[in-house]
Amino acid sequence: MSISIQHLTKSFGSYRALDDVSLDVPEGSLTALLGPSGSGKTTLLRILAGLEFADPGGARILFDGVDVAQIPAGDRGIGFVFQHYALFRHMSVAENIGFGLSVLPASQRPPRKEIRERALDLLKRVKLDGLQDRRPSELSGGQRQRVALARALAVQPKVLLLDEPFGALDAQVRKDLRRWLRQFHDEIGLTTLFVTHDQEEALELADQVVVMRHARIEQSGAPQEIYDQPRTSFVYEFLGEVNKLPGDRYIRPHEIELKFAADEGVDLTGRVHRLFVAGPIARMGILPDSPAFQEIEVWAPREQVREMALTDGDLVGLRFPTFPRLPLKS
Ligand SMILES: Nc1ncnc2c1ncn2[C@@H]1O[C@H](COP(=O)(O)OP(=O)(O)OP(=O)(O)O)[C@@H](O)[C@H]1O
Repeated sequence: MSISIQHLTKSFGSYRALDDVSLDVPEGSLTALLGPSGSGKTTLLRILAGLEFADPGGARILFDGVDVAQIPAGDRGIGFVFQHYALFRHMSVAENIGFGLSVLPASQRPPRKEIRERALDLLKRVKLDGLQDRRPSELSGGQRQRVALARALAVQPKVLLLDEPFGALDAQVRKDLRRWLRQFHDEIGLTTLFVTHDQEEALELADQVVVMRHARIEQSGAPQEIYDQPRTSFVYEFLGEVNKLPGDRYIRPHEIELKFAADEGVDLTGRVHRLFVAGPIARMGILPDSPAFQEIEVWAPREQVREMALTDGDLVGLRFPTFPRLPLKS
């Protein structure tokens, strides 16, 4: 199902949590709402789900072209997964997954046996076969989130909304689940929106990244487009480490060429400090000789750093690429 949000504003008292937000979510896409705490991501998700309502006025929310303003949450065809698993503790995994089906009105409710079969099938899909009779307390955090996802899918939603689904998990589990979710999404092709404040997660997972700030959409587009052509300094800084040079010029640590101080084409010299080489990329700060510059973060291939035999305190040269997209709006 495609989603079109038009001129959506939401206030809590005098506070504006969303300010004239418009966004198109193509059918079958995986869209990330990315932004700092308080930027309005969850509010947007809750309004789509029908758990919250936009301010009266010109706002429109269209699901496949149909205005859903008057459609209650339960009838919107939405599956929702929250950061905290919110599984029912006293129910088995299979009962949790089948819950949405078991509370349907009698006329729509499948027989018990079928509910269990559907739950088992979904468990397979989320790669948790065999765990149907466990309680949530007997699962890891990552497994619980996959159960929560299976539960959201049980009612065959047309849209999946995920609110920081991996937020409470540790870094490695998060990474694994992220890849799993991408693959899972490619298999089932369900229109999905997920909220995150982790730029790496958004860039790696999504087809479309929507950067939010102060109740508005700052920029949206494909991950590479957002990363390579940020329209504002906020987007630039939010999407990854960046150096701010004199004249409001921005440059990412990996875009700077590291050279010997006496090499040709050096724009700036400085001393290495905080050299860190545990990983494929060597990271370091350069303390520039020119007082016009602040410390500059530089990332270079580890091999190069080894060949140059660099250590803290060494004098090096930096070469900046040309700056095609600057200065930016703030
Ligand atoms: N029910 C509410 N009543 C009053 N203010 C609210 C309510 N819900 C959200 N807000 C405010 O609206 C703003 C946006 O909140 P929202 O939860 O959408 O942000 P977010 O981007 O999802 O942040 P986070 O990443 O911290 O979850 C916040 O300042 C929040 O305090």
